[in-house]
Amino acid sequence: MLLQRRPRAKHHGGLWEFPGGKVEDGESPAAALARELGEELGIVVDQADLVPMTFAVDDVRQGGGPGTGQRALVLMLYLCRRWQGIPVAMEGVEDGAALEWVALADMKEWAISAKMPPLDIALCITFQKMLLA
Ligand SMILES: Nc1nc2c([nH]c(=O)n2[C@@H]2O[C@H](COP(=O)(O)OP(=O)(O)OP(=O)(O)O)[C@@H](O)[C@H]2O)c(=O)[nH]1
Repeated sequence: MLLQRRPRAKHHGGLWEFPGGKVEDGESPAAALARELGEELGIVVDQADLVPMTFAVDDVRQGGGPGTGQRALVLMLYLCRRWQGIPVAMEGVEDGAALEWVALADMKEWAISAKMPPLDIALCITFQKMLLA
């Protein structure tokens, strides 16, 4: 599994997450992921090679609720086993961004000991359970 460390200056700065990002208006989730992987890792991914795995939801975000403009956050995890190019951190390297390959068997320990945002921890644990159960 490839994890990336967020630049220090960003929300959740310095924490390790799955590469990806927000879906833009008019975009499908798979198209958004393929675009983000190009921008963040410099690789070319065919949407047909993105397989949906699981998701994690934060529906009680701090300060959220009706009238606050805060919406629920859903993180979708896709498996990608084929791409063109070699992943490198393309953005925010001067501010601490980095990449690390982690073995599936080590993901749970990584989620607990390394610093990850809450939904990425949930994705790690669920995904490892799905594949190793
Ligand atoms: N990966 C992750 N992101 C989370 C969690 N909770 C949460 O509020 N977020 C926020 O959700 C957003 C994820 O989108 P992103 O990766 O495209 O964010 P970004 O700051 O790089 O934005 P940008 O690429 O639009 O500049 C970030 O603002 C991030 O801080 C979480 O548990 N995991």
